[in-house]
Amino acid sequence: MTNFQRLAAMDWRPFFQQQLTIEEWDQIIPARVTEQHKSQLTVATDPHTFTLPITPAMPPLVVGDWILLNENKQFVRLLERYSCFKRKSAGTGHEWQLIAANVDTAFIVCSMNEDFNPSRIERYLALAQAADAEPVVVLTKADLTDEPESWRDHVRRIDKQLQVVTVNALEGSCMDALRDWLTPGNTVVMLGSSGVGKSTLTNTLLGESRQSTQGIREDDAKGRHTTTGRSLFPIPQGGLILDTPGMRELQLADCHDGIVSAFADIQRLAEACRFADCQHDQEPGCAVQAAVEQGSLDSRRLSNYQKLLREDALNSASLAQKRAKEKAFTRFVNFSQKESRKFKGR
Ligand SMILES: Nc1nc2c(ncn2[C@@H]2O[C@H](COP(=O)(O)OP(=O)(O)OP(=O)(O)O)[C@@H](O)[C@H]2O)c(=O)[nH]1
Ligand SMILES: [Zn+2]
Repeated sequence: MTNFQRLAAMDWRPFFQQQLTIEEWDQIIPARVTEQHKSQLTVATDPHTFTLPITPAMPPLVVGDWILLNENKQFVRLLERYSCFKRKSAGTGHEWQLIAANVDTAFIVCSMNEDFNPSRIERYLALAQAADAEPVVVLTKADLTDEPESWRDHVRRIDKQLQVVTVNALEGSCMDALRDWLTPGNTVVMLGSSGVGKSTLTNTLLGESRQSTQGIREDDAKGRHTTTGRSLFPIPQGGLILDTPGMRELQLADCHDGIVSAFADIQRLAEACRFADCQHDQEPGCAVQAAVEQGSLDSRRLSNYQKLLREDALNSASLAQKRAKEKAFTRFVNFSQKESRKFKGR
């Protein structure tokens, strides 16, 4: 029988335990997905880690998921997630791509150099809010700047309440700066563009080189996207960290509420607009535009908010259309099968 207490180190919690039926309590093996490959997953159970082939009967799974296996280590079912990061697939695909599941904290990693981009941070913030994860902005490459405080100010200009930490990802001292979130039973996902130092930070926190970094993999011609897969690692002093490859294109979809939460200041201002459906463009009596004119709201921030809302609406509509088409197709297949059975039975 599974030792549920030992599973707590992998962030097993009452939320999952409550989903088990009485029969499952004795018979099943709970497992957490820790790595994802094309045709197989790596899963961690009490006490072993092993690979599990992906079969067509499985729903789409992602690193961080909790699944149930039978005594033959075969997939039985996926447990409900308490949080899920997803994006619209890159390119023209009308598909979801799952990024991570059952995550408590999102480290939004950016480097303190010319790659720093407040609009990109806002995009990740909307994603974290949509997934109900606590966002923390982690500014890397502190050793390469004389003015870490001014970079912090750049982040505070986005939102005064944001938690910001500056680190040198190459040094063990970053562990102290991030200690509040590296606690037993807390799962942290690293988000950020390629080259900002996610894998370097992961390796430093693990105390060993588990993820290849751009510095190490010099054969990577373009020096981009060094991290090829997603992996969940337990941190020696508690907590788990999930490294993700840098996302060149992070398209939001079904994130409306996340965007609204990430731009709560604009939402508050909008309450004073003359029209309830004000788009904050040219309308008379717009309190948001008034704030831009007074200098209390950055016009970049307003444009980004409007851009993300437009993008989200467009992507959500195209994904909804695809879902509706798939549903209609399934109905058609079911109907045809039923008719053919009727015909054969005659
Ligand atoms: N000096 C300094 N270099 C850093 C720091 N963090 C990362 N680097 C370097 O920046 C380069 C890119 O770091 P990675 O950890 O590979 O970046 P990544 O975000 O994981 O990139 P992808 O895997 O492509 O998503 C490497 O050469 C690191 O050594 C830091 O805090 N200080
Ligand atoms: Zn307005």
